[in-house]
Amino acid sequence: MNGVARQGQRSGATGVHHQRQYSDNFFDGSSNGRWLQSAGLQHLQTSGNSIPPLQDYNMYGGGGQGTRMLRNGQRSFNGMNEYYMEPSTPPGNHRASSQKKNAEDSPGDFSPGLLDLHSFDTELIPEMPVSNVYDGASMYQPVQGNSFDDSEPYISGKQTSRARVPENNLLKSFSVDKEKSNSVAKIKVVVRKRPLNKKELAKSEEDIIDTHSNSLTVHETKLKVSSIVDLTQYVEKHEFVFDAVLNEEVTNDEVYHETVEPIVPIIFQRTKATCFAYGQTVIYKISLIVLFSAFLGSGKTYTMKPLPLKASRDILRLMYHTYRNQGFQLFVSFFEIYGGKLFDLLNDRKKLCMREDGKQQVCIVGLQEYRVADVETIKELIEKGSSTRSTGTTGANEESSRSHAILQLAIKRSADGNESKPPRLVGKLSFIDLAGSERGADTTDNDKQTRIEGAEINKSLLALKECIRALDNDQGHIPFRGSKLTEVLRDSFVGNSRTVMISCISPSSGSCEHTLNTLRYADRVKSLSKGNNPKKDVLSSNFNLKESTTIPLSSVTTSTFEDRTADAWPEEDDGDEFSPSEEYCEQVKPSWKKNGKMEPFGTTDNKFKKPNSQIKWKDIPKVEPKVANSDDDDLNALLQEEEELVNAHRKQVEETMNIVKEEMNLLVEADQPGNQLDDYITRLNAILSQKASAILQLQTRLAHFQKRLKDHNVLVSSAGY
Ligand SMILES: Nc1ncnc2c1ncn2[C@@H]1O[C@H](COP(=O)(O)OP(=O)(O)OP(=O)(O)O)[C@@H](O)[C@H]1O
Repeated sequence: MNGVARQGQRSGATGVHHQRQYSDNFFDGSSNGRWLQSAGLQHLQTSGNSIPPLQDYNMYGGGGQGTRMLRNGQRSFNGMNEYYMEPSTPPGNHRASSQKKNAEDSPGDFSPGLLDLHSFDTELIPEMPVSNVYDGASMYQPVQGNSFDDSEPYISGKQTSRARVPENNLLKSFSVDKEKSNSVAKIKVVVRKRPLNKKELAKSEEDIIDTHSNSLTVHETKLKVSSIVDLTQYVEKHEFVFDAVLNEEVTNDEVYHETVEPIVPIIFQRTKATCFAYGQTVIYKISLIVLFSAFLGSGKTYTMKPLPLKASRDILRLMYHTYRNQGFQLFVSFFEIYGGKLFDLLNDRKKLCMREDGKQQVCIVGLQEYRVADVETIKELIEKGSSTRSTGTTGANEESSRSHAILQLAIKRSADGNESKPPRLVGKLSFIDLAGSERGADTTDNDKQTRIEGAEINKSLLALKECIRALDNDQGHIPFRGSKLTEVLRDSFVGNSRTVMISCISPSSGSCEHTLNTLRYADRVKSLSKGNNPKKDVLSSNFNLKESTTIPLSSVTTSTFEDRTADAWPEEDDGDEFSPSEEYCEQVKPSWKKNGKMEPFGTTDNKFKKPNSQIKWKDIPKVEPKVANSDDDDLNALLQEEEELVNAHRKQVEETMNIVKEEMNLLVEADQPGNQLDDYITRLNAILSQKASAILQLQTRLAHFQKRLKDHNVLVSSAGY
């Protein structure tokens, strides 16, 4: 499936790239473009809840903004005439019960409020006949009217003969071997290369990426300046190895099969999984007259868009087949993080706030969560959220690539299978369409707002990387506070979790720098994780990362669902399930931690120890002044000053040595997973200021001494003034 179908050759000796054409380029057209299809939502009948009030959290109650949608023409279940799609109401919504009865009478009356990620919901949902479950066949048609015609992919009419993923692949494999699903790697890094599109081909841009099964090579063309008039082109090769590399022929079905499908079954076994796409975004530049796209997107949205639907389809299949009558319920929420703030994409982009309760559970106050029973409804919700995302701020399409969009599919179940009790979170699958990576790099833009956004994106991408690395290293401390994004995803980083990162790259020579940045980010996430070779960027193609990541990890729960249901539901879902042994923690501790806590960076008063420098007075070349026309007092004063200067110099050397030690400690810490970027920056700033101030002091003293020598007509043989 990873064979590259292309014509033409690359000359290895000279490094000259020949123009290549895709002779068999294929894409399945499923879900062309963004998550931005017309919303066109049909309204569904809502049902309310009967939930005990919880006044403390009823901050946003009574807003009357709740989305109530009524969709006609659906089947009847248990006396209900329609399917319903309802926001999970907050505890504290007193009107919930009456709303349930009078749902049709007061369509706009639903109050958003607190959504605890382990929220309560007492709705009963009818058993869904299997025949009604969406079959996935009609959803992924190409969308007409893509905003950017020029970015259409180059598509040949020919389809590959590669086998499609069988419709019931997941169900079959899951029924046959549940344990297999527990061998899903804790972190999986997959790269997807998109095809060159028409615009890139028209500009004669080349495909500079060769893919293999789990590795790829980027051929970067560089210029060597041989002489003033002679610029020689050469090609630098960058090789990377990941868990899987998906080339331009790979369909969205296959992407799903490789990434999310394996983790769907374990969501039912109390796993929190996160899937995110990372890569270059489209960048717009303004020329004198037109706004044009200088770089095209790498395919994040194209890749991410179909995944939640495909996952929902499989989740519902499991709910209605394997776990039939076991009381599982599926909930959807969709929100975005823009400029460090949260907005509900399923509730008119209402601003949300995040809270941590006493048990350190993250609550997104006001977020609406919809209980869903069919894929069609989920599709509508996604479309609604996507259109809200893209038009929510300035209406510019571009805005969407500056925000992180998070779509969550939560599986809940009532305690003891009794649906009259509030359901508790069992597992969760979060899909994140990350802001474009080079939005973060664009911090040199003139626009202050863009720079602020860029800094925020940088912060969240760094924090995300650190959390994933800490996660894979079984690090006790997960630095989720590093950014809003990671804070929100906190419960996805504790306990039994899985992460799939899909790095999307453009094949085009014009995007080479961005592509390398994306791959280095992915490589950093992957290569520093547990059990992997810490070598980065250029890896031996013999080194197969896949082997190291498909081994079941000790943290993977081995008990089956039946095992779990035999237990009473514990009060807490998170954190307590995975606790590495003390012995293990000791082993993975960096050595400086084992030997005790690193000393805090102190003040200059107490941090410098007694001089133990090997530098002796006689080692320092002593300046022999040639004195002329000066009396003894002047001479003594000068000698005194000289001594003071040399002493100050010695002290400064000693301080420098201590500072260097501090710096080395800081660097060691910075390389550890879980380091706090803020702390690193603060301490580095303090160190640099201290060095700068010490140098300045010495320079001032030296200048003063030089002036004194000059004033006294003292000639110093080695002085260069
Ligand atoms: N694997 C692929 N096969 C075919 N076409 C693709 C593929 N990946 C992306 N495309 C096309 O490339 C264009 C850019 O993709 P997409 O919008 O997903 O990029 P993006 O990274 O999400 O950009 P942005 O951050 O600006 O939203 C779209 O027209 C999309 O249809």
